[in-house]
Amino acid sequence: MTLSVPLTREHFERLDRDDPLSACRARFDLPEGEIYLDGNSLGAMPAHVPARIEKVLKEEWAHGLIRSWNDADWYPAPQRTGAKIAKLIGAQAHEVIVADSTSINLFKVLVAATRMQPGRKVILAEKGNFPTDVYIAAGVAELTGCELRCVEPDEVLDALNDSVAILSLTQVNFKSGRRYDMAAITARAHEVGALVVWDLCHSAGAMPIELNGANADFAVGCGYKYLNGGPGAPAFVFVAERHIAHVRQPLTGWHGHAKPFDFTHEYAPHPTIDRMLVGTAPQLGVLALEAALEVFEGVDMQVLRKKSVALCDLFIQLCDEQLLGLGVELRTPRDAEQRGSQVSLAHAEAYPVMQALIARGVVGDFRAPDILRFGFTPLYTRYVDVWDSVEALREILHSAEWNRPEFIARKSVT
Ligand SMILES: Cc1ncc(COP(=O)(O)O)c(C=O)c1O
Ligand SMILES: Nc1c(O)cccc1C(=O)C[C@H](N)C(=O)O
Repeated sequence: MTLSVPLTREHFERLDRDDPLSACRARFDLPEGEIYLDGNSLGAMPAHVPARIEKVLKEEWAHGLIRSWNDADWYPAPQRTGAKIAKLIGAQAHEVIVADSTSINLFKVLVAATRMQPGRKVILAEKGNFPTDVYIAAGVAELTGCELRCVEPDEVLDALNDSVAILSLTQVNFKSGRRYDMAAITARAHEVGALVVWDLCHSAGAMPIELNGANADFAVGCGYKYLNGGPGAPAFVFVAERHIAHVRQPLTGWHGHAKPFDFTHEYAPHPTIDRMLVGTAPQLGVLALEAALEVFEGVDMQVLRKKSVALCDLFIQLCDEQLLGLGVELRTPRDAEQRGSQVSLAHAEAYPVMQALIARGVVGDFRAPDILRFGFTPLYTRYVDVWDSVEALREILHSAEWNRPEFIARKSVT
């Protein structure tokens, strides 16, 4: 019989010394003395972004003025940035473009996909998804005369049949961290003639994704989580090459027009992925996101995933060892194949516990009603952060440090 040896902090220090990604942390401007485990809600700031944005503001905007749309290459930034994201999600450069928010892109692709499925009247979606996905699908169903059918994640495969026009899923669930098998589900959906829309908000930049490898139809995702584009960064949209010419998205703004600067009266969609655009891009946001993506240069996404799995596995192992009998329950799958890059724990007093953790400089987040959520971002999370955060959590639970009025009063909105 082999006995597992309890882990020590030295073990984690050694892992950091041997970590092939350890140098990437210096690419970010992170507060000293804090452990940031919330990059799945708002990614950390890449250190070089302020200088880029300062140049955009002080040179390109202030002095280049209107000329900068051309001279500073502002105009093609959504396509350029989309091409950079394409590399991270297993797509071709011309299949991805940056535009709008995830919610709006979801609306555009859901309507477009529904229009490609005449005669089918069901939008199949999942219970427990991030609310905007369900709200938008409900809005699209109402608008297109479809029925929105929401099933439990385990029931998705069984619910697929030849009445389903669209299957709309989020690859990694925001609360549980549970991950779907994109290739298997897409294949099954295609067998019954359904199209699939994947929301990659909690997976893009956190793991290798193979959209074309999975034969995916459409995908959307946000720029401000693992892509580190900053608060409210613009989102991205993917349309498989085979669908681009057939996509009729409903928000027919001038930037999606074949010839926007001809200023014609009739709308004609652009022949390329540009047809997914609506109006003028939020240029500062696009340029910040484009710059932020440089932190992925030279990063092998398989190596990144290996570290993500190790961080999550170790966090779970430490929770098992250190938090026994302290009222904590694991809500993320133990099997790495079935999860993203986060670990969620349930605790009856999750809100004040998270406030107490944040007061100690361990920043994760709370998700109602009882989830403590910890996001692991392999480019800047260190192995010792795993040790130190579980240690802080153990002390807080053991001493009931969370049971103070300042932690119990609900103040934050996030
Ligand atoms: C799965 C998922 N979809 C969409 C969003 C957000 O969309 P938006 O950027 O439009 O607010 C989030 C998080 O905010 C999310 O977790
Ligand atoms: N988009 C957010 C926002 O505007 C404010 C606060 C948080 C967010 C988030 O991204 C939440 C996130 N999608 C989540 O998984 O909970």
